Amino acid sequence: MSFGKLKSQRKAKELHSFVKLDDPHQTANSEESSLIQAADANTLEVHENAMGTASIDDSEHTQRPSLDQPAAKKPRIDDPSDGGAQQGEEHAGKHAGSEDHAVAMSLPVPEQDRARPAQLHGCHRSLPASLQILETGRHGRGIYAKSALHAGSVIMSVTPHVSVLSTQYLDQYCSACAAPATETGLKRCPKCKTVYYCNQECQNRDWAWHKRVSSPGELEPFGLNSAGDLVDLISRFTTNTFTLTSPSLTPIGICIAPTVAFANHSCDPNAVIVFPKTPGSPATMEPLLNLIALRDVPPGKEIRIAYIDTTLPKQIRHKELKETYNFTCQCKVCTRQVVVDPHPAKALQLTTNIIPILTSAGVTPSSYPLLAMTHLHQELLIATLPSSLSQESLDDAIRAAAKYSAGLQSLLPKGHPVRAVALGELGKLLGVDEPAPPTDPAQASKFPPSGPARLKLAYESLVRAHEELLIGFGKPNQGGYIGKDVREAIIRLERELGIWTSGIKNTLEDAMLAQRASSSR
Ligand SMILES: C[S@@+](CC[C@H](N)C(=O)[O-])C[C@H]1O[C@@H](n2cnc3c(N)ncnc32)[C@H](O)[C@@H]1O
Repeated sequence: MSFGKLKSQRKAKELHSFVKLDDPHQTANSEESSLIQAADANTLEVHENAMGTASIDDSEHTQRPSLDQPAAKKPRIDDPSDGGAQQGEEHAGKHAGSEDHAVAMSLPVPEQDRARPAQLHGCHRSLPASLQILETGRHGRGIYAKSALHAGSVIMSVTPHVSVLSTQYLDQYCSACAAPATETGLKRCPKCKTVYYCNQECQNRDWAWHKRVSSPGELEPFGLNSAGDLVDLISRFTTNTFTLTSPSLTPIGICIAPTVAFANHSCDPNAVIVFPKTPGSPATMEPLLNLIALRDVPPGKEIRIAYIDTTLPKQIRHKELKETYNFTCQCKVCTRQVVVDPHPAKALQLTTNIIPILTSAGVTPSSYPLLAMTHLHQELLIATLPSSLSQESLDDAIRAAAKYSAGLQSLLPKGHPVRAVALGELGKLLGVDEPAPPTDPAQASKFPPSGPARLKLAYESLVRAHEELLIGFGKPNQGGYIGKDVREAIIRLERELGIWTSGIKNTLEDAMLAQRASSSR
């Protein structure tokens, strides 16, 4: 799993509601602070949070309280990932205006891909000598290797200017150094009773920030008058924010490191961001963001990280990149001509194998993780439906949709939008024309049924879905966009069912006429 940038505003909303804001009347004390402002046109100023040595003011939270009781440690393990090679489109053009980044390339470089030195407000001075920031028309500014980098080398290592834990992890990780709770636990701030620290040293370090947080009045000078304003502000930072991860890659919060935020995206990245917590590294530097080379990077090549989970299928990757970062990735992986995207095909193989194992282990369809797995399986089956649809692939997708929908029905109340949408999806799948309905009666008795029974089930599912959509998305909204879509599907099916009914009627009438004719002979 690649953990690059924060994926969505949704995550920002889950963040610990305390945001570490500095005094709006002070000038930023680092080169990179001014860059945040330049990049996002915001008045927020951020300082290095490595040390809590700032003088204590006279606010009501001024007295640093002594620490509270330990919190329990609840460790979690997630998977790491890496990426493969990517060439060409990441290279700085050889016609670029600086001798620093001259790269020998055999093909002419389009104007928009020619790299030139970027305007940086002095930030580049904090870059290691092996790197430079260049700019192209297509990707804006990006980080380029000046000298050769080797797989596994630490390209950059910086303490983020700001790091904030997600609310759910506040009692499991230190709010200063992001270290996971040890056996002895973390100690709670007795004043706010919300954040936790490893020890007094971490609390002291965080104090310069922590003493300023939490009172809505203190946010007003920043133009933040409500929690909504705050969420908007955080959301505007989304494109320049990194997911803060534990050493085992659990996403535990977000952080801002403006220089690293110059790294552009590739679905086949040559670098990755981690917070490894090197044994022996000083806690005062933590959380320490490391940009690591995943493979050898020659001089002149751009350093690219993945903003999103690159194990996802291309359609989903592109949707996320467009929605969150407003660009369409044109890396080699995305532009490669493939009959079937290898990612969903591989994932489908896994879900196909894992679901029966979970089921035979007694995991019920509505319980975690089988329900989520069934939904993923359904999505993958739909994503990999062949262009010339086969009965088997369609029926597989219907079976997965039916299982997912049934699982949700036992968990969510009638009218819940998630349950309503799932039921609508099932109905629509059942309503798809059958490519090759089974002629064998044994086959026909299996789920999903075939012919008129299938259409009837589709119709019933859609009608139920529509009822629930009206609840979940609001009656005045007519169930929203999905409600309208389902309504149209219902009307189409009513017509088709009419044909089936009249077809059966005609057949019966024909049979009766034939019987009458034979008996009158
Ligand atoms: C965090 S910034 C990266 C630095 C940015 N290029 C700059 O000039 O400040 C993310 C933005 O860079 C651009 N970007 C990043 N990767 C890209 C890519 N592969 N293709 C096109 N644009 C990209 C997008 O505009 C995206 O919203």
